[in-house]
Amino acid sequence: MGRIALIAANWKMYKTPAEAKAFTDAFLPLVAGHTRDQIALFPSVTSLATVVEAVKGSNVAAGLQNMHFAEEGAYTGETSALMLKAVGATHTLIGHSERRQYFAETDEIVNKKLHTALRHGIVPVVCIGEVLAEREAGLTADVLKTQITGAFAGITAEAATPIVIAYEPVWAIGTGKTATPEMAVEAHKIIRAEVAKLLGSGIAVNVRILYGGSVKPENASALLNEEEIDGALVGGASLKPDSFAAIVKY
Ligand SMILES: O=C[C@H](O)COP(=O)(O)O
Repeated sequence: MGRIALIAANWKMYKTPAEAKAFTDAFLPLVAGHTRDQIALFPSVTSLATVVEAVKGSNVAAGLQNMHFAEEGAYTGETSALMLKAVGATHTLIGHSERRQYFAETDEIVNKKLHTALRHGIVPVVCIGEVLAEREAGLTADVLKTQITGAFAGITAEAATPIVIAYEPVWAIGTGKTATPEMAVEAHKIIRAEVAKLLGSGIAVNVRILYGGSVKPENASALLNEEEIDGALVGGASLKPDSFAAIVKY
């Protein structure tokens, strides 16, 4: 298909700047010269500048785990697109299930953030996925379609090119329960078809859809060798340089 995979590390609320630097010191040599896939690290806000500095000139990008939709303002604790860019970061996650679950992020907020990221030339990784009860009730396709439609409201095909989608079934996050490659492929096909409906087949064919949820060195190749799976968003197994490097080199 020609889509270049993106292998991304979501460090969540782990790693001080010193720990982030220790990671990049060990990790960069392990993936030096690796051009088959794109690689990105998503550290905490306080480690972002350290990571950006460390990966300068390398094949690894850096981004935030969350970004506010407003340009600036009285939003205590939040980080803006301009702040992200001023530090030299290039990517942001949007709508991670933990943001939805613990910080009440809705599809409407995700949509606003997506507009802001695209306006500022930031690569957005839009996270979607069903919870276990929804899967068990046979609602996975409906949930994914609703999340995609909500996230993409008002987004034009012209603006959509940089968008990356991450399919993360919530029941697979941090649980050790990985979706089988077949389950992931089925979900990715539903998502790609919905993108085609909203933005046309040109965008749908090229949009990268990552899988996330208990990706580890042991299961990475089975998932990532699927043509429908264009990369991975990795939590726990991205915290150690050798384990994340093994996933990158699946
Ligand atoms: O963003 C990453 C996902 O939440 C996956 O986390 P996990 O690899 O620890 O299951």
